[in-house]
Amino acid sequence: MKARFIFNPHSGSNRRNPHLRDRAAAFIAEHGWDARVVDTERPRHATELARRAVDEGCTLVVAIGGDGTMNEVACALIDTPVSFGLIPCGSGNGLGRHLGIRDPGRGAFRTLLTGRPVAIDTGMVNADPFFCVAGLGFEAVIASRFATLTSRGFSGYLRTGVAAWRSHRPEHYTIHHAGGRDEVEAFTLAISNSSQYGNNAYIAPGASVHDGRLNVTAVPSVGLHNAVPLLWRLFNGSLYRTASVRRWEGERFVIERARPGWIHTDGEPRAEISRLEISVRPRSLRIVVPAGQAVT
Ligand SMILES: Nc1ncnc2c1ncn2[C@@H]1O[C@H](COP(=O)(O)OP(=O)(O)OP(=O)(O)O)[C@@H](O)[C@H]1O
Repeated sequence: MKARFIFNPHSGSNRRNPHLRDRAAAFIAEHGWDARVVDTERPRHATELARRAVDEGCTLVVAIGGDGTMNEVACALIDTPVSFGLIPCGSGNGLGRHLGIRDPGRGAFRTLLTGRPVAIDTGMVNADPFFCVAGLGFEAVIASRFATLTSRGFSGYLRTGVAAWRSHRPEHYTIHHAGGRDEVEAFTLAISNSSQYGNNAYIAPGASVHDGRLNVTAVPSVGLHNAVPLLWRLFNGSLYRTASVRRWEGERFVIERARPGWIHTDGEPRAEISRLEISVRPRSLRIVVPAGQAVT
């Protein structure tokens, strides 16, 4: 097997405990693969490293990191025959959790040996691909603040979320979809390929990563009166039972807002824009999932 492992020393707890780099090297030696581990040195470097691996004839490129690293590596593998492997060890790990690749230890490495490739969809926001969730509003503000933290993990999301919640106000959006146009006030607006943000927070319960469709979810104003029930439903996978939460499903959307603002793709902040053209590239990424795992 000719492979490349791309390790992000900045993801999740890798900074404090970079043992997964050594574990990957030991795995390569144990199985006699023609492979090596390379570290990312800066944001977006993983895409360059993955492109190089493809050019050099690797048939498998593995991301060791969170959803941001996953996104950067996967961007280089869209519409190629190269398989994508994931050792999820970030702060949220939304795609890994959706696909049943949970354990950054033995389980995820075993999947590289015994798993099967599944072709999943790529979502596009203008020119930026995403595989898990993209979004606007509160979640994009969190992504922009979280990107500046040196200490990461779930507690980092929690602290950032509580601080941003106090000052964030719902925004007005126009959503163009196949059935027409809707105007919404949303606290946060998510465009999902997979079902969750990460940490089992299900923003689009029931979403499928290979149905050629995306889910847009608008969460209304979140205040003291409804924050707890909304959070409970988010983590319980029943958000769509909240009457005030609106959703659309389809292949194409255009989302407009009055002023440019942050967006995020897979938890990473991107350019501040006011018009988003959203589309999907069906079954464009081959990702290795556990052999017995049913993939929705
Ligand atoms: N050497 C580096 N130094 C600083 N940042 C880096 C480096 N290499 C990559 N990055 C950036 O680290 C960021 C975070 O990575 P990643 O998303 O994998 O971890 P996470 O945010 O902890 O997890 P999750 O996305 O699952 O919440 C990405 O924006 C990536 O571009």
